[in-house]
Amino acid sequence: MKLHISSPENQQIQKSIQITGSKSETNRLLLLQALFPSLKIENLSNSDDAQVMQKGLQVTVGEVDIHHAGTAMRFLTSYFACQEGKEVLLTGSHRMKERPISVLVDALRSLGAEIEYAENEGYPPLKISGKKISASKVSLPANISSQYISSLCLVAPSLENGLEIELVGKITSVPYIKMTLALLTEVGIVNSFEGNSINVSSISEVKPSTLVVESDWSAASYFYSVVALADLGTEIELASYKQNSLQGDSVLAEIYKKLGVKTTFDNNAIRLQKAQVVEMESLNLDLSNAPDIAQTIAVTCLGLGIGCKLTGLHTLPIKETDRLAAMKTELEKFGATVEIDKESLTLIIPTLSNDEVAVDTYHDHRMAMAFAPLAMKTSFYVNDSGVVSKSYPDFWTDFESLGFQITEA
Ligand SMILES: O=C(O)C1=C[C@@H](OP(=O)(O)O)[C@@H](O)[C@H](O)C1
Ligand SMILES: C=C(OP(=O)(O)O)C(=O)O
Repeated sequence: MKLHISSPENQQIQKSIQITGSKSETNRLLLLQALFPSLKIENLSNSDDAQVMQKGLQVTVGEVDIHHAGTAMRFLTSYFACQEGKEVLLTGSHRMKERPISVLVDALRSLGAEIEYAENEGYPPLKISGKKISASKVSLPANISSQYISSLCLVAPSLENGLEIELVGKITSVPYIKMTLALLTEVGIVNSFEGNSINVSSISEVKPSTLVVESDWSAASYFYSVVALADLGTEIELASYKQNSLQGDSVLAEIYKKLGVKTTFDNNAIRLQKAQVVEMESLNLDLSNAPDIAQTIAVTCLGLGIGCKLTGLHTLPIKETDRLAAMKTELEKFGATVEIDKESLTLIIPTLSNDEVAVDTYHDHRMAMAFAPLAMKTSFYVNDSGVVSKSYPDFWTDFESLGFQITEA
């Protein structure tokens, strides 16, 4: 559906919103629950990605279609490879068939797994015949996607001898690996991560416990952007968040401080306040630890009329779309000048035109949600707005509750 969005009449917003659970934490915990059924999970993400994960885990034989969900694709590859007797064809959307998976398949094959490429070498769909895995040492490149590493860590406790993982090259998206290991620790699985080596011990049962998923910090980024672009006095409260988050995107609090937003932790909520007018000319950030908030930050900078140089973005070309190319095209529709290379995006001239442009979303939830806050400054159209359901199905409802005027176009 194509939407037309324009700013709230009152640009001094006051609102509280309950955000859905983190999709990253949810998909890890769902896998752990499948291995250890005594675990209970609360505040699950209501995203499409969590739903396909949940459904996929129930399949024993046949096709598992995880649509656009990168975590489900990567985590279920290891899960099915280690489940003796299960035989599946693990497939996904057209885009998923372009997202590389050979690093993980090679690692699992070296452990004795039986996985074949059903279409193109190196890419989904995968034909997986589950095997009992006894080998306990594996080595893999760590610079392409941390999801391959998290995937191995998640199944490791169910393997006969646990797993020792050697990471080769520069490790990317590190907080996501740490999140995986922290969740293992929370359920009582012994593990360590030192230098380029991860160790996860085997365990046959875990103590029954209930894990509460923290709300999604990547989803919070869109509200940080709204507050940064709103009038002084704006205040949005988001629940349920913790000061000691497992999510790397909680770095938003620090980053948006530079963009005029003050964060206060209050019980289980964060209060975002527009505290000052930003006067800097350009923002330089390395986002290799928080790639999912790059789009939000670039759009905030455009709205504030400041430049930015965002680096560490080498993983963006293999996400839901080539996010570097997509961002350049869409930011330039608003009159900005943008340069990209293999790992960075530079917003050189942050000019914002008032032409009513239509933002394309490229089957990427974050393209739609990252641009939405720009309506504080200029109204525009968003094509294929339903893409948001990948991580945040209630996004447009929550966004409208802030006073934004949204109509079907
Ligand atoms: O493990 C995870 O939950 C994720 C890891 C990151 O991917 P990469 O490690 O491929 O950068 C991130 O972009 C993705 O949205 C979720
Ligand atoms: C990259 C993302 O997801 P995934 O890789 O799990 O599809 C994302 O949500 O921004």
